[in-house]
Amino acid sequence: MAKTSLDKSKIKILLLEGVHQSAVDNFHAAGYENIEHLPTSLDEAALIEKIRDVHFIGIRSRTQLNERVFAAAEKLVGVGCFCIGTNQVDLEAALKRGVAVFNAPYSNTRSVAELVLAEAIMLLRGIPEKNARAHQGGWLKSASNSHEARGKTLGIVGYGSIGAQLSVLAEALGFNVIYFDSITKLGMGNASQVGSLVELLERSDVVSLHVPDLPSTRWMIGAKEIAAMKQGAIFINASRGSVVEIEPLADAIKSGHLNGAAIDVFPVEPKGNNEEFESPLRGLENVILTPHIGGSTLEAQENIGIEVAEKLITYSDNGTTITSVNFPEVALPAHPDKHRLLHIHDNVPGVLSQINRVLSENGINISGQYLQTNDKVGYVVIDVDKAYGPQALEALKQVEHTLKIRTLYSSHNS
Ligand SMILES: NC(=O)C1=CN([C@@H]2O[C@H](COP(=O)(O)OP(=O)(O)OC[C@H]3O[C@@H](n4cnc5c(N)ncnc54)[C@H](O)[C@@H]3O)[C@@H](O)[C@H]2O)C=CC1
Ligand SMILES: O=C(O)CCC(=O)C(=O)O
Repeated sequence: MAKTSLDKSKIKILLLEGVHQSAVDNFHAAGYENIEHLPTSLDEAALIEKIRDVHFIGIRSRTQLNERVFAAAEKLVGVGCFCIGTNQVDLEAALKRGVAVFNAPYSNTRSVAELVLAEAIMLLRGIPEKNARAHQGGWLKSASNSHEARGKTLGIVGYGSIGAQLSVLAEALGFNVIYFDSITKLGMGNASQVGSLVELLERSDVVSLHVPDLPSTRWMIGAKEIAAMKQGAIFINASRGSVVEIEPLADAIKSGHLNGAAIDVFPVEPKGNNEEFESPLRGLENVILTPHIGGSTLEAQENIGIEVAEKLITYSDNGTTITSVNFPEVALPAHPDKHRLLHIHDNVPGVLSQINRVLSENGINISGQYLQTNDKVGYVVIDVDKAYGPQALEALKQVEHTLKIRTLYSSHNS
């Protein structure tokens, strides 16, 4: 029987936050059976307890993978964020332990763009308020504060995958689109880039945020920025709750400076569907509040499940790290007749020569070697004809600056 790196039945996979069944199906199809699939996130204490014997973990935006969690995750090899954002993961803490992190950068972008466009139209027509009144037996038939989207200016902050997709959909509907981004980008269609956030805020009838959570975007919209917006404008945030100060936003809605808002992400979000949602925006008229579901469509979740599971499976089976958000990216060929060593180390001079010395001292002939580094970490993959014996593996572990090693044995050689 061929010897494998680590029997797949021993590789434990923990999937949290109701990651789509398509991920589980993909893992099963690839021979991974030891999967725990939970519908919610776990608090830190429960996560620390559970993660100790986990090799791969899959999360969405809620689960916090911080330094303390990584410190307990002694067997962890890879993290899959079944979403776009990776701000819930301490990427440095993962990197310094040789844990590769992956996400799904595109699979839910269309879902977010569609929701935002729908909200922009609803808010321009004052529908949330009219709908609420009708449910209470009222009848708010009026054209006041009710506008067509055609000819209005949509200002997009962050012109990446979502912002650019929103731009195309919005323009098809008759919006004039302007955008602000920290880097210069070619606009889609007739959309044009503006030079400053303030200019965008001053010119837009609808402002929509699509930036990641970064130090530069933290609380980027506060009282001053809201005051710069047009009287009667609409404000939409489906990016991250850390980007907008909620109190001044609530004040601007109450005072009538803004005509409406749609908010999908909040500075503090409930841990699960059973926890009460608290926000100063609750109860305000013409405000759409959604529970961080911008990317939550069945189509997006199914695609994300497939995409991220495939990345984790490929990394587990073959060592490929293409599209990892924290690791040096290496695309590796199959290794049917070779044994493969994955060596992850601090990116300091001399490690590769130490590894090669160990191999030569143990009579191991290299048939293929792949190396990629980033500013912190080096990732070297070495294929050989002969299985690495325990002595060679121990010597490789002892190489100074080693963070993690894995061996993937050929399925054709013993
Ligand atoms: N509500 C939801 O369910 C979802 C929310 N998101 C959030 O949306 C964010 C954006 O997603 P994508 O468009 O895919 O990201 P992306 O990375 O493709 O685009 C982000 C854009 O923001 C720009 N940017 C970064 N810092 C900036 C700054 N300080 N000022 C102006 N522009 C800046 C970047 O240059 C880039 O063009 C994600 O990071 C995530 O946090 C994503 C998916 C679903
Ligand atoms: O689906 C989720 O849990 C989070 C979606 C999101 O915010 C993201 O993809 O960044």
